Amino acid sequence: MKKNEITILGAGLIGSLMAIYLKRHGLDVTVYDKRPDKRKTPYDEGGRSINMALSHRGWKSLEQVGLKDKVLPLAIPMYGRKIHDEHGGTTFIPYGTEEQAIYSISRGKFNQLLAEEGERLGAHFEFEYKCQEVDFSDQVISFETPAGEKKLQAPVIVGADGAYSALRLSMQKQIRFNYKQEYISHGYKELTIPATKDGEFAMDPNALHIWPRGKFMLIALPNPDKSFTCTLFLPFEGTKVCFDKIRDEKDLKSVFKNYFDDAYQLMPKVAEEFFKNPTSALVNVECYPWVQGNSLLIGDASHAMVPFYGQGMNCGFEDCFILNELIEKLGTNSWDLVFEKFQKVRKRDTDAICQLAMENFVEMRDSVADPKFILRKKIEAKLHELYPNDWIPLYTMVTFSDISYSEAYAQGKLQEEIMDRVMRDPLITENWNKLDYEEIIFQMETAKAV
Ligand SMILES: NC(=O)C1=CN([C@@H]2O[C@H](COP(=O)(O)OP(=O)(O)OC[C@H]3O[C@@H](n4cnc5c(N)ncnc54)[C@H](OP(=O)(O)O)[C@@H]3O)[C@@H](O)[C@H]2O)C=CC1
Ligand SMILES: Nc1ccccc1C(=O)C[C@H](N)C(=O)O
Repeated sequence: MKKNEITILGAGLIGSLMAIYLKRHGLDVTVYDKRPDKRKTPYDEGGRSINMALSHRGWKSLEQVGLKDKVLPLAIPMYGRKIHDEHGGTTFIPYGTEEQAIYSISRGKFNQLLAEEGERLGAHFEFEYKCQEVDFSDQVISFETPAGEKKLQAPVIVGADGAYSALRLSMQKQIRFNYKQEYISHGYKELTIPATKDGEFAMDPNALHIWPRGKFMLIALPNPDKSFTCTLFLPFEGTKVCFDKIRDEKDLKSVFKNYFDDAYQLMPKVAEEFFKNPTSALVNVECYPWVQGNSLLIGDASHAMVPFYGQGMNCGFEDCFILNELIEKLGTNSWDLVFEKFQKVRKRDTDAICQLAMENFVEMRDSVADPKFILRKKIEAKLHELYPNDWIPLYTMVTFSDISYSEAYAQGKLQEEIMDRVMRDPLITENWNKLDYEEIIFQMETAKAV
């Protein structure tokens, strides 16, 4: 078996970027995907897209493979959250410093760009190859193809075949494989705010728009064609406002007029889209080990997270970055060693970001509407400005740095406790400018030392 022959399952964002990295090592790379080749058989994403937010970890990997400049024109910077209240008022909450932004990008063209770059470097892409299972005793993959079942021996397999990974399913049948899957109570629906009649953005394009309504929310992210992709997150059932209770246009109008009226005015096709597009579920998947012989899971296949931190893709790109580092260090002769090291260093970080993604849902749909939350963000920004190395807000650590997710999580929890104490002062709204910031940093240092 030739160890320089790598088989990647899944030509999504992560599989395609991994193909680019591996080609840069001169390896023989073939990527198999169950979808048809979009260039030959155009298809839409079926009304289930959520725009992604490209941030530091994603850019870092793209820059390393020389793609940053090609991706930039597809991406729109969002410098903060624009919060829409129930009366049509808005508040802007910056994500970080004035220049720091996350970048809205939609999956289709971006994915195509990565796959084409992989091809240009010499990776082979085979479409309409659906992996059915992998037999680890002789590393044989069974595919379903339009021409019938095909079997292929693959010395090294990287499974980037997404949240419902077939490679992972085959691993689940092995002994001592841990697996945890959780569907949250909410689902989502894709909707659109089109460009205005004059061909302009209907709202500020440089913000991520949120209509936080406690148990549910609507969000909107800008696109280069001056539309916004909106995502409505509602419980499936059991609450006053839920998908189950929106049965016809009258129900829909009542929900939108009551809770999202300013957005509703900008959505001429909301009813058509709502009843045409599917209601999709949101799942968190954690598993271990990610390695079976010479096969490895990466991206959503190993850690599918809910979308609320906008880190799924960034985390998957960072998987590729770290795997590449290990290949550079350990070479391409012992894949089992590279894979083993990878899962050991990476697992705690992906667990941390899966957890943070869950927690960010509450922040987005509820906390952002609270003036105390906005004040808290201001105080943390001030602390960061005064003591840039001693206090880094959690959002900044996750989004604008490469501090490991697990370290960010631990540090974030310490900071949260201290901020809870600061915010307990009943006069904080009046007094926040006079806070003893040095004392807060001292408390932080003490907490860290314990
Ligand atoms: N915004 C969005 O709507 C979406 C965003 N993402 C983002 O991308 C990030 C990482 O994605 P990634 O890990 O690349 O996963 P993806 O789901 O993006 O990509 C996996 C690819 O593998 C294909 N695939 C699935 N099963 C098989 C199989 N049995 N055999 C061959 N191919 C298969 C999928 O097709 P198919 O898609 O048809 O199953 C898809 O093309 C996510 O964390 C998320 O942030 C991912 C999905 C949707
Ligand atoms: N892309 C997304 C898709 C769905 C839900 C959230 C996002 C975000 O990016 C949220 C952003 N990081 C925030 O915290 O405001």
